[in-house]
Amino acid sequence: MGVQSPNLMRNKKTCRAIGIPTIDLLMDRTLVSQLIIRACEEHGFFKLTNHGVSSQIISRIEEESYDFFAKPGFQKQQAGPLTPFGYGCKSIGFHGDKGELEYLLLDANPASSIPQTTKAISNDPEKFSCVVDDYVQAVRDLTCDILHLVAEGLGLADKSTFSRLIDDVESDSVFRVNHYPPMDQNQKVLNPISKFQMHDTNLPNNATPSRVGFGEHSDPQILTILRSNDVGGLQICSRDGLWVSVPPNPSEFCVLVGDAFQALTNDRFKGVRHRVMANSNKPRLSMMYFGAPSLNAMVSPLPQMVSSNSPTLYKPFTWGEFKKAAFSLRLAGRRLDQFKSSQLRCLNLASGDITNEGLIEMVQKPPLLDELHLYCINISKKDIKAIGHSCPHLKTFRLNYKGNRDVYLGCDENALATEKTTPGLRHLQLFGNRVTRDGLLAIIDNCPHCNYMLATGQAYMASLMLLLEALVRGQHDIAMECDPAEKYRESLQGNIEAGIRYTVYNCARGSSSAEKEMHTWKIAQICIWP
Ligand SMILES: C=C1C[C@]23C[C@@]1(O)CC[C@H]2[C@@]12CC[C@H](O)[C@@](C)(C(=O)O1)[C@H]2[C@@H]3C(=O)O
Ligand SMILES: O=C(O)CCC(=O)C(=O)O
Ligand SMILES: [Fe+2]
Repeated sequence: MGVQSPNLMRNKKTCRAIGIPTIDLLMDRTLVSQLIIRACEEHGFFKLTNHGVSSQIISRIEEESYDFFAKPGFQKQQAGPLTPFGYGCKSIGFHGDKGELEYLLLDANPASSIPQTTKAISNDPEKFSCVVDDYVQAVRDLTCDILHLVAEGLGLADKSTFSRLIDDVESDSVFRVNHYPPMDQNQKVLNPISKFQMHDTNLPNNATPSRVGFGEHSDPQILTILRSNDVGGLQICSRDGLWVSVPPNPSEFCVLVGDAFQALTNDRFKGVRHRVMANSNKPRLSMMYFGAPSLNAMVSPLPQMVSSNSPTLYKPFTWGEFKKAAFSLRLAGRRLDQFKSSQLRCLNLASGDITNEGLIEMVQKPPLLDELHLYCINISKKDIKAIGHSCPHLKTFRLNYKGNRDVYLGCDENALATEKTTPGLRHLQLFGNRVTRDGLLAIIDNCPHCNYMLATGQAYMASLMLLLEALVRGQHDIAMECDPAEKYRESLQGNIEAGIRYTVYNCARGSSSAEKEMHTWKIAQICIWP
């Protein structure tokens, strides 16, 4: 029975110990699932021990890979160029990224037949395909187990929510074998002011990493299962931006959260940025299974990951769309940014040439909008309803006019229109409005969280006492600012005597807060303007 055993490493730059979560799959299932969730949230990375993939399956693919990379260059080139699968050397992707490695990129779709390139990879292509298939199948099963555990940990009713995506016969998963040739001793660069420390015992004491094997990036897919020989070089970027070297261990798997998982979980998990430094005098061999959905599967946030506290961060998009955009960027590109929904939270619009249709269209775009200020824009009850529907997160709504009391602005209509469509409303400001008792009561009855209301207007004052009654019933915690009316003070005083506590602000602008406070009322604050 194991426990989570963080490999404590020291980062030289900060002398801070950093723990890499290592999870033993033989531990209690509930615990494993909780540890996986925590690791995906905090690091986007963890190591797996007792993963259950047969060591025979692993050593067979490892042997085949060593055999291939030991071939002379011209023979290996016959398995290239990448179309999109095959052999690649030093060039990564199609946009000029370079690395000190050579690699094989293969289709990991369960339905794929022996590709043409396999014939150039091995003298026994059937055997090679079998060995690859066995390995891919084993790591795909492992990936599905992990994804089941994640669904359990997140409390999803359907435990195959994630695993089904990569188990799909049309899954776009990829298998890759990277070979980093050893570094010639003469190539070692001695750089005493390097920011990073390699956790590579094969390095001479005074050598610092200098040769980039695989540049910084995050993997675009859902989950990556990485296994390497005993040569280090992999580094992950911690949440505070420091590179952490991952000690190599051939009996373990490294699990990396990819961009697609970040989007599916609405950023609850973060794709881990990583890179490989190739400074060892021994060759590093690593094998990665990149679990991806089918090209037409949606990878935008699952509805279960979205709530009023965590509004959706991404527009709807398919894996195919994301892959296309991702592959059009260079390695280090911030790929998910293109799919982010607008982060705009507050919109301030004053009178202008905007039509009501234009206004509604505008407020529909930023899904996180929680504050809307409209000044001197005539809108109808219908428009307010449309705003409510378009802005589900609206918390503050200011609908202000110049205070011209001669203009009748259908204020009750407006107030009533907040009914049901803006249940999350907390602050409502209605300047220059003529809201009546009915209008105000509609708001407080239908917007249970509305605890701040700012209004001016005579009719509004007339309804003050009714409003107070509602407050007294304990429904709301409301702050109000309104025209002064001495006569209402008496009524308020009556309420104090009836045991209600309140604060009356004599809101002469500029007066000190000590002067403002006269009484304390448990439920409401009432601001009376001079
Ligand atoms: C520069 C690139 C190489 C890459 C495609 C990309 O445009 C950006 C992501 C890279 C990556 C990283 C994870 C996998 O190794 C990979 C096969 C993938 O799916 O995305 C590579 C791509 C590649 O080497 O072609
Ligand atoms: O080779 C490694 O260890 C990691 C390579 C990698 O990050 C990748 O191929 O995406
Ligand atoms: Fe990667």
